[in-house]
Amino acid sequence: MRIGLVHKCIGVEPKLYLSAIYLLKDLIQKLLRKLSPTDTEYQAVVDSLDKLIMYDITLVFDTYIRSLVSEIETAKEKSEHYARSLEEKVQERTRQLEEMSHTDPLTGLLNVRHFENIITTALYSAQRRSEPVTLIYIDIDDFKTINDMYGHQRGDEVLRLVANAIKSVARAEDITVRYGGDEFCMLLSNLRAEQAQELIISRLEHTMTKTLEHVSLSIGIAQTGPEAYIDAFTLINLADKNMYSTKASHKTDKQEPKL
Ligand SMILES: Nc1nc2c(ncn2[C@@H]2O[C@H](COP(=O)(O)OP(=O)(O)OP(=O)(O)O)[C@@H](O)[C@H]2O)c(=O)[nH]1
Repeated sequence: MRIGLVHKCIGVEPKLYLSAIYLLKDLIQKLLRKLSPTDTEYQAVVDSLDKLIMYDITLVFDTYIRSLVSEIETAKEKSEHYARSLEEKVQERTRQLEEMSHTDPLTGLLNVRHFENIITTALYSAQRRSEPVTLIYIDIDDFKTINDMYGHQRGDEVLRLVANAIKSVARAEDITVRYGGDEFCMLLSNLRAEQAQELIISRLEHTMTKTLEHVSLSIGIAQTGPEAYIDAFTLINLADKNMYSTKASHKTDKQEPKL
C-alpha cells in the first residue's frame, strides 16, 4: 500500500497518483474481463477492486493532508518564533536607545537634558512625602590646565574617574549627572545637607585622594524641604553659587594640578 507521506516526500503530486491508479484499475478491469468466465463473477471482482482502490486513495490522501497540515504548523511555529524574537530585539534596542538618550556617553552618568526633565518630578515627590532633598554641585578645579598640560585624552580619563568616584559614593536612589564639561550634580533624596556632607561629600573627597590625589574639586551644597520647598532652577543655582564660594577659597591657595 502506498503511503501519502512517501508520495509527498518523493514529490508525487496527488493528480499524478490518481491518474496512475485509475490507469492501473483500467488495466486490471480489462484483464479481468478476459479471465472471468461469467458477468456475475467479473462484476463481483470489479466491485472488490473498486473498494480496494477507494481504500488506497483514502489512505494516501489522509496521510498526504496530515503531512501538509504538520508542515503548515511547523512553518507557523517558526514564523511566530521569529516574530517573538524580532519583537524582543526591537524592545531591547528601544531600551538601549532610550538609555543612550538619557546618558552622557563619556561618563555613563545621566546627561543634563534628562536631569532637567526629571528633577522637578523628584522634588514634587519629595514634597508629597515631606522629605528633604539635597543637591550637590561639583566642579573640577583648573580642569582646563589639566587638558592643556596632559592632553584632552587624559582630561577625558580624569572626567571618567571623577564620575566613577561620584557613582561609588551615591546611594541607589540618588541621581548622578554630568551637568556640563567638568561639572557634575548629585540629587540626594531624603537627605539633609549636614547628612550629605557626612555621608557623601567626605566619602567622595576620600575616594578622590585615593584615585586622583592632586585633582581638587569645588563642591557646593543646597537643601530644599522638608519645611519649605524651592523650585529646581533655584535649587541648582543655589548649589552652583555655593560651589563658586568654595572655588574662590581654593583660588587663594592655588597649586597646579599634578596627575
Ligand atoms: N577633556 C575634555 N575636556 C572638556 C570636555 N568638556 C569640556 N572640556 C574642557 O573643560 C574645560 C573647562 O574649563 P573652565 O570652565 O575654564 O574650568 P576650569 O579650567 O576648571 O577652571 P575653574 O572652573 O575656574 O577651576 C574647558 O577647557 C573645556 O574645553 C570633555 O568632554 N573632555
